[in-house]
Amino acid sequence: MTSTTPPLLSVRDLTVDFRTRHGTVHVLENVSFDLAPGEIIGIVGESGSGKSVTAFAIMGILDKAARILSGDIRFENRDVMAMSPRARDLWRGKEASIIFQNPRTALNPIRPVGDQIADVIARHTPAAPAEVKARVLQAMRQVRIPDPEKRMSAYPFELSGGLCQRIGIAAALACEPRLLIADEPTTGLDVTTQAVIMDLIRDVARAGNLGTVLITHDLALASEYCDRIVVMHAGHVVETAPVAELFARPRHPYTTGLLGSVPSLVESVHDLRAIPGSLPDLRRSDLPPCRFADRCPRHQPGCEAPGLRPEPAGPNHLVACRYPL
Ligand SMILES: Nc1ncnc2c1ncn2[C@@H]1O[C@H](COP(=O)(O)OP(=O)(O)OP(=O)(O)O)[C@@H](O)[C@H]1O
Repeated sequence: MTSTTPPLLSVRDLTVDFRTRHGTVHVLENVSFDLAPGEIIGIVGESGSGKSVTAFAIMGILDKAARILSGDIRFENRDVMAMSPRARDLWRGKEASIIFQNPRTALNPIRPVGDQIADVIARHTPAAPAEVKARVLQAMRQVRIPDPEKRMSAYPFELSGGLCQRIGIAAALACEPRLLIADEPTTGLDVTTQAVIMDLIRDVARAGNLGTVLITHDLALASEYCDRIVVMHAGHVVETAPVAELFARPRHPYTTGLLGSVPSLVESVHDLRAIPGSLPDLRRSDLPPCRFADRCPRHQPGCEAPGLRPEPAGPNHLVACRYPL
């Protein structure tokens, strides 16, 4: 879509809803983006904008209530959604991995952490126990876990949140995937540990030429660690651009709203502005074509979401707005 390198991952027109007791929730509509090999992109947006659902749809781990109504997900030009459940299961972990938010709950509380990494390795490559152990230790060293021989027999409750997240990253990287999705990987960690974990993810992604999707509501964090940003609002991708371009020339009114609401990105606290209103109720059957319309300072009668269009200002800059800035 935006790059001359063939994409590692390509998501096109992904539309997902959930059937609930309270009606159908129209969560994603025509979500599209690409990820190049070795590229780190950030998917940002408010809570409820559909970031995690996008990640789970790619990985094939959506809740049973979800229905993929349309869309195409390709990994190295292979149709991921057409894979058999068994093939998809093998793809997950070996070629594509996910790191979940809240590391402690993502791990099995009653199994030593080394065994949990070993399980991932053994699921994908039959190997003698001694070889599996050597690979577990190597994975733990890769994520800089001190004294891995001792720590591999620890249970999650015996480790700090930061160490638990390193175990989650080690398990995700154990089979050397080419795609890594990190879903709010620093939730619940203190600020210093957050930075250490983010540095680690960036370092392993760069060293392994991993295509990486960082899911976060934190635009400042995304700007520090990502090459490109995909901005989501209420299940739509509203803008995508390389970080410097997005910050220098945001075009969608929602992106400018986000940029103006982050304390570290504005010049003084007096410039801080909350985005008015809230996300629309995604159960509405009459959702407007532009789901930002009710909150948008530039909204005009007859204003419709035109879908993502290239911006003349930058070749990799796409925006879905009839009246961009
Ligand atoms: N199992 C489910 N059943 C019904 N609705 C769901 C389900 N899972 C997610 N949703 C809805 O999908 C929408 C998007 O959720 P999602 O978790 O992807 O948001 P998000 O952008 O990742 O937010 P957060 O940062 O809070 O995780 C929300 O409105 C949420 O309520």
